[in-house]
Amino acid sequence: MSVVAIVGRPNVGKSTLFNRIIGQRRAIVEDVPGVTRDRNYAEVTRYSTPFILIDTGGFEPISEDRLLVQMREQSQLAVEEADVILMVMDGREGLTPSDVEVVSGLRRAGKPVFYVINKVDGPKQDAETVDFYSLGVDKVHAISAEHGRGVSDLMDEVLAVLPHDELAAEEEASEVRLAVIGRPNVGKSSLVNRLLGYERVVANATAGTTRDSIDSPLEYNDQRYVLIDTAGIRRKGKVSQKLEKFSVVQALKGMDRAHVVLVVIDASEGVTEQDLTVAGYAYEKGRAVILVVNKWDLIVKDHKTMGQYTADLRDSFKFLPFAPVLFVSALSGQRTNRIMGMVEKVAAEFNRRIPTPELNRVLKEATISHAPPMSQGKRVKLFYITQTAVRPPTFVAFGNRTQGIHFSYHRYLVNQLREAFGFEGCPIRLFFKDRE
Ligand SMILES: Nc1nc2c(ncn2[C@@H]2O[C@H](COP(=O)(O)OP(=O)(O)OP(=O)(O)O)[C@@H](O)[C@H]2O)c(=O)[nH]1
Ligand SMILES: Nc1nc2c(ncn2[C@@H]2O[C@H](COP(=O)(O)OP(=O)(O)OP(=O)(O)O)[C@@H](O)[C@H]2O)c(=O)[nH]1
Repeated sequence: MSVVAIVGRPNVGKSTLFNRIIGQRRAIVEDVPGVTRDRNYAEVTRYSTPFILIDTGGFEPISEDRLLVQMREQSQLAVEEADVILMVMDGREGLTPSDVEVVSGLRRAGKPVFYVINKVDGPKQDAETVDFYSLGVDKVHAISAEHGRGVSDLMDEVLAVLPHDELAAEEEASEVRLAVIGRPNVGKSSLVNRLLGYERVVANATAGTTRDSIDSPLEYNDQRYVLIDTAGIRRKGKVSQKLEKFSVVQALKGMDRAHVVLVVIDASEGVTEQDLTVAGYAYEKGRAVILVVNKWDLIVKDHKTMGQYTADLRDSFKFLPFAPVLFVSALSGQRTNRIMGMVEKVAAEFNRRIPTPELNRVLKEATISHAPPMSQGKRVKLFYITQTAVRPPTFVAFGNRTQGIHFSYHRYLVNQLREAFGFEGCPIRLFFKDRE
């Protein structure tokens, strides 16, 4: 995410502009690299491009020459950390020597700088900005942070120069990676062939040999997917103990590159220790998971079988209560056409961002209906919550004495988030942080 920094002398209206840009509500960003605690920062999500806004203000009242030193440091930091700089000056006071000094420093930065003249509250004050052209800059922006005048025009121009996050854009445009994992012989290759719609030619391996996982591109509803098939253990003949182990390593490697993981289980064999191991790994890695029970055709069933099987599965995979379950037969093709639809849905959830106000509403309701625990005689307080990441959805709740929150309350809050927002197939990460 790009960073926009507000710099300028004390009292020019930096905080006012900061609040004006972020709107009423204020999302605290956690652990922004290089952003120190003493500066105010917020994630701004209400414009077309989200960005991080830093208010570099808050100097102690000090002598003029100390101030100049601080301002140099401040703008230096802004230059290093920010992608775009808003240099705020005071239209009422006019241009000051320290403004001139800072501007000359910023000019050498080679980053977009907007020269903002604040406190130009009405057309009458517009004349005051003329003075600032002596800085030799191409353009100055006259605004009133307090009244909002000129701010949206300024923001339009700021957004236009914000470098769009190349990595994020690429990731966004690029494919969803789907790993198909499971023990040897559960039917991974057969499933992959079903999903691809054709028989992929598998290199003819001899007993005991392995190959790397195979990536196959696939398109579904205009979205590109890559199927990572971790099959690769010879399937003819006996599968030795050693090969079983190796298949775990293969599965782990495949999952490392995946967004969504299909954990394939052989219906006729049930859940094994190894299935739990690989699924547990997928969970720890924060991957989205779908449980696929294959070879469903081999099961003699009545109307209760699927329900019973699901219950047993839930019991085994206690840590994956959010994972959808599909019963399929790669052999006959029964219900295999539902797999990609489910993958699409889960991948969307995996990438979903919840606006902070909605999260705060859920947190508020949750803490009202079930208060946080006491910690050393005092009630733990939770004030606000924000989503800090996707893939997997990750949240940080800010409060007091949060170290007093234990597993059960943590789980309660995760469940409340899940109830409110779904996140089917996705693990939810929730962290607590004490507000300073
Ligand atoms: N008339 C007018 N006053 C403003 C405007 N913006 C801010 N102010 C006032 O200017 C004073 C300083 O505003 P702040 O936003 O606290 O200034 P700051 O640059 O963040 O100050 P520091 O935190 O000391 O760096 C406050 O009294 C504001 O009400 C504006 O657009 N017009
Ligand atoms: N009855 C039945 N047999 C299946 C089904 N899916 C796969 N099989 C059979 O199970 C065997 C193993 O299938 P594969 O697709 O090769 O399994 P795999 O998981 O890729 O195996 P490895 O490559 O050893 O990891 C083959 O004989 C398949 O024909 C199914 O849905 N029903």
